[in-house]
Amino acid sequence: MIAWKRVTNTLRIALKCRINLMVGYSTLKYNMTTVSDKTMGDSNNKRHLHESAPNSKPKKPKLKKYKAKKVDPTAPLGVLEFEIDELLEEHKLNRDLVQNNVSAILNDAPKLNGPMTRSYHRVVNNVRVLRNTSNGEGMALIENPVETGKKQIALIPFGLVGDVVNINVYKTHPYHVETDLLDVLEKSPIRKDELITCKYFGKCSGCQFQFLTYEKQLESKRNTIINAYRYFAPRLIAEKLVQEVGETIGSPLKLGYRTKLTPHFDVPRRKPLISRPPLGFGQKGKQKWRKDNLEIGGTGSILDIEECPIGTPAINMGMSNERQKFETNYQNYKKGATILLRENTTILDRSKGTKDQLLDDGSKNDQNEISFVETEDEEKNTKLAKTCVTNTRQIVREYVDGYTFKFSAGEFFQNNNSILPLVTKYVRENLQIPNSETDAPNYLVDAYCGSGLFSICSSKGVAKVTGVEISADSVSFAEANAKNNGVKNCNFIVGKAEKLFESIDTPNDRTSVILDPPRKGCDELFMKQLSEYYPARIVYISCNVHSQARDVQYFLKDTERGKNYKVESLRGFDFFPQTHHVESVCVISRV
Ligand SMILES: C[S@@+](CC[C@H](N)C(=O)[O-])C[C@H]1O[C@@H](n2cnc3c(N)ncnc32)[C@H](O)[C@@H]1O
Repeated sequence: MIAWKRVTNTLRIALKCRINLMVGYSTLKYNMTTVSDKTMGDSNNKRHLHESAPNSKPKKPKLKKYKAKKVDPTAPLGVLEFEIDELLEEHKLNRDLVQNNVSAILNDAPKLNGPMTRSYHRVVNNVRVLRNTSNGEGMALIENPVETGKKQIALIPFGLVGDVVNINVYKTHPYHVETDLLDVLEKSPIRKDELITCKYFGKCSGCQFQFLTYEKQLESKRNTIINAYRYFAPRLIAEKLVQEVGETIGSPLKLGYRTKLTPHFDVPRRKPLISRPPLGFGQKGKQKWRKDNLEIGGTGSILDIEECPIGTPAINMGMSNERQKFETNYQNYKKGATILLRENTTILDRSKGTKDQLLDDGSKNDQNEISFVETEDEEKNTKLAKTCVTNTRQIVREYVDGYTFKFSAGEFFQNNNSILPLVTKYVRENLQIPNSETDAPNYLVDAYCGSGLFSICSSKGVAKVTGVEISADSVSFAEANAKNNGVKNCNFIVGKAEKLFESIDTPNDRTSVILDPPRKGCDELFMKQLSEYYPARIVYISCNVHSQARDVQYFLKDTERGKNYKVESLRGFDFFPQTHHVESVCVISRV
């Protein structure tokens, strides 16, 4: 027994020496394949020596392979590929010249702090930001640290085109590296740090644009739309079928507009909670550039957030109440969770006390009273009370264009009430079929109708509206909303959008269609059937302009009747000020 122990100890020492030697060798040589093969081989052999029978041959070590995840090209990582290619073209480089040896890092030993990892993951100073991605991150070219003559593409959160910065590279992908912004040495002419209103900005993953003037924010969103059509609808651009992208329409409220927030917290597995975990939003890397907020919100992956300036006052009240509650009940949680904060609006009778009119449940303060904020709708001379709902099943109310909408707090509804009257008016006007014969009725189809927002707001002046929606719950609300608002010409179908074409009976020449799909966009089957139906006009609203551009190109170029249509107008609406997100509205009409 003692003898065997001695043998294993000798082997262990010998092995340790060899690993050290290999590490030294790899640091000096910088030959990534060789280095990773050998270092990995040794660490694996160590395992074999213990596990294998004395006479069996050591197995050939298995190298870890980088497995690229399949991404939807219209999702942020897919869009990044286009942005990388464009940057390379501008700088006369090709993909080979910016490729990182990811497998060398994967097979580095020791895993987290091996020589290869240390070479790649380092601080780089004096980096000029060359452009911004549609996600708002800066893009720069830096030297490859292990292969002379090669470069790397660095993504720099909170870096602005024209900034000169210091960064820390902490994650490597085949064609880009992720970094943290450490210092801004030279400011971009568009950087206006004095505009930052939030103490968490620069750490929180929610906002990217607080240091831009609002004009610049809108301009940046217009560029995102222009680029999205260049990337995903190149044939439309080449044939000049998309002529111009209009100015982005701003949000009346630039802060305090978000009617829904979802702070969350994590609970470590199998460890009792000894203190309250941070409750808030995800931290974007580990920034150091804002020296005044380094400690604020903590350093974990979730920031502890007390207040969010883009949330409405009622939502922030709810956040404060729920945080207080969490202070005393966090130990009841075995797993992490998300807290829903959704604004609820009550129209008040001025002759009665506000508290007596709050019919629905809402987030309560430490006196066990529902917190509320009173506001005035000056246009309609109405007094409103805003409360915050936390139960996903509770019914909440919003007022848009003089209509009341009820829906389950956990279901989809647009998150910026202040911009909705502008959007619904724009949609309504663009659905109008021109040159209508005086008495001929017009019709409307609302695909992906949710709880009936666009159907109801566009129902005046048309004979019939047909809405289709996959969520049966939302359809029940759409029906109830139409009824409660005295709208009699709407009917709603539960099912996938294409189900519409089974039952549609309105004359296509007199029918306009609203499309407002989820981020992934419409599918080809739906687009084909839409083209066969051949409506007079289409207004396509989207929170992902990249999938919208793809769908619009498919519709115009690849469906049978697509050639009979043109893009009449295209522009963004700023549903989400201070963030990189943009809502895009594309109006398609017959040629
Ligand atoms: C972006 S929301 C728009 C809702 C509505 N237009 C509004 O503004 O409130 C997209 C809606 O499409 C619905 N949806 C998702 N996939 C669908 C499908 N294949 N067919 C029909 N509706 C779908 C979702 O349930 C969601 O309500």
